[in-house]
This record gives sequence, C-alpha cells and structure tokens, in this order.
Amino acid sequence: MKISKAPMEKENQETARQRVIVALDFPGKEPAEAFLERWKDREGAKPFVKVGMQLFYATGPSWVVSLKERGFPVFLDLKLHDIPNTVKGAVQSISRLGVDLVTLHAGGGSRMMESAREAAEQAGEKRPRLLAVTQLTSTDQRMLNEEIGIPGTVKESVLRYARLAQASGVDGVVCSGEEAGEIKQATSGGFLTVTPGIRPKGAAVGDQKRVMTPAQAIANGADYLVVGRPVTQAPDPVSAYQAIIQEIIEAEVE
Ligand SMILES: O=C(O)c1cc(=O)[nH]c(=O)n1[C@@H]1O[C@H](COP(=O)(O)O)[C@@H](O)[C@H]1O
Repeated sequence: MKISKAPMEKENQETARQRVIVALDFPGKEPAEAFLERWKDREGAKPFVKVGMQLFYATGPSWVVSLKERGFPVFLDLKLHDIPNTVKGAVQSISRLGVDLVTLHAGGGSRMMESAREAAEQAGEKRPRLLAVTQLTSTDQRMLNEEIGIPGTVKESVLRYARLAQASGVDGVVCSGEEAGEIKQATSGGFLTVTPGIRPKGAAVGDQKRVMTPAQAIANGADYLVVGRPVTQAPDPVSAYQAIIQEIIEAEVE
C-alpha cells in the first residue's frame, strides 16, 4: 500500500509556520496592509505578526484589534520599561486588545515584571504571554562593557535576566539564537525563547550584532523566530517567508 506523505508535510508546514513571527516594521497602516495582502490567497494561513513601536504609534490600538479580528496571531512589542505601577497599568490596557505576546524589559527588575504578570492574569484565559527582553540583539560585548557599563559577558547578562524573568513569573524571554540553548537549560517548564536577529544565509545584517540563521536558531532551542527586513524588504516577501519555514522543517529533520 502506498502511504501518502502529504498530511505529514502539511502538519510540518503548519508547525513551522506558527514559529515564525514577521516584524511589521512599517511606517503606517497602508504599507502594513499592502504587505499583508500578499498572504490573501494562501488558504487562510495568516502569518504570526509583530507590531512594534513604529507601527503601533502610527496606527494605535484599534488597528491591532482589527488584526486579531481578522485571525492574525499578534505579538505586540512595546518593550515596557517603567516603575511597577505604570507597567501594571500598561499591561492592563494591553490585555484588553486580546494580543498573544507582549514585551517588557527584564532590566526593569523583578517587581516590575511581577506587576506585569499580575495585570496579565487579571485578563483570565485570554491573557497575553509576557516576554522579557534580555540584552537587545543589537548589543555586543564592547557595547555592554564599555558603553552601558555592565560587566561580564553578554551571555552571562542574558542568562541572569532570563533566570530573574522566570522567577518573576513571566512566560519567556527575547534573546538571540546564540543564548537560546543555555536559557532552556537554565530555566524550566517550557519557558519561551523568542529570537530576533535572524538572518538567512546571505541576508544583510544591518544594525543587528548577535545573528543566527533560522536553522541555527532552531537547532539551538529557539521556540519562535522574529524576522523583519529579510522578509519585509525581500523582492518577493512570501517566498522569503516560505524559504524560512522550509529551513526550519529541514533543521528539525536533521
Ligand atoms: O523585542 C524584539 O522583538 C527585539 C528584541 C531584540 O533584542 N532585537 C530585535 O531585533 N527585536 C525586534 O525584532 C525585529 C528584528 O527585525 P529585523 O532586524 O529587521 O529582522 C525588530 O522589529 C526589532 O524591534
């Protein structure tokens, strides 16, 4: 009997697809909508999208809600960093939007992260998962030690933040692919690792410092990959996105 591999391939595609988050770093609603239009004919397979500061400040919360209403999983990346009471209020407001992931800076400390967690929990089952940003992927060793004045290696700093974040009750961290594996070892219970700084072979690195290919990040334990310019600026964004999914599937097979 001939066994069809098709359903299995579809499942792999779907699982890999859910792990790629496209950063919609556009100046406003029109270019963002034009970009999303490219996925219109793809059997309802909506990409996981990230709305960051540039787009959020241009469009506001109602457009984010409209993305959710249209079925896009949404990562709202506003990198909250303030006193505990203010961050608590911000997470209460954000939780009403029904988004899936939200960022705050681990550097805000445990009390700030605990306050964010309390606020997210008030939203009940539909609460967003909270991600603590560790060291930005645009930070390198020299910048950490000489500019910001934090001693030790980037990895040590990232691991310290990850442990603090888990102890404070958030759901995961944003880190580079380079640190994802050690964070998985240092934390427990499916603590999430979300990795920007993803560059397929040959892609321009730009302002990123700690970069990995999609395959490297997946092999190193990343749960989600955040990809912006290598997809948004590609001549054919859907093909560039699809190539990343294919690379993930192949990395998982190896
Ligand atoms: O929190 C983030 O998403 C984030 C954290 C970090 O350390 N580095 C980082 O690049 N990001 C975001 O990830 C995206 C990366 O975009 P590209 O460099 O264009 O792929 C941008 O939207 C950044 O704001």
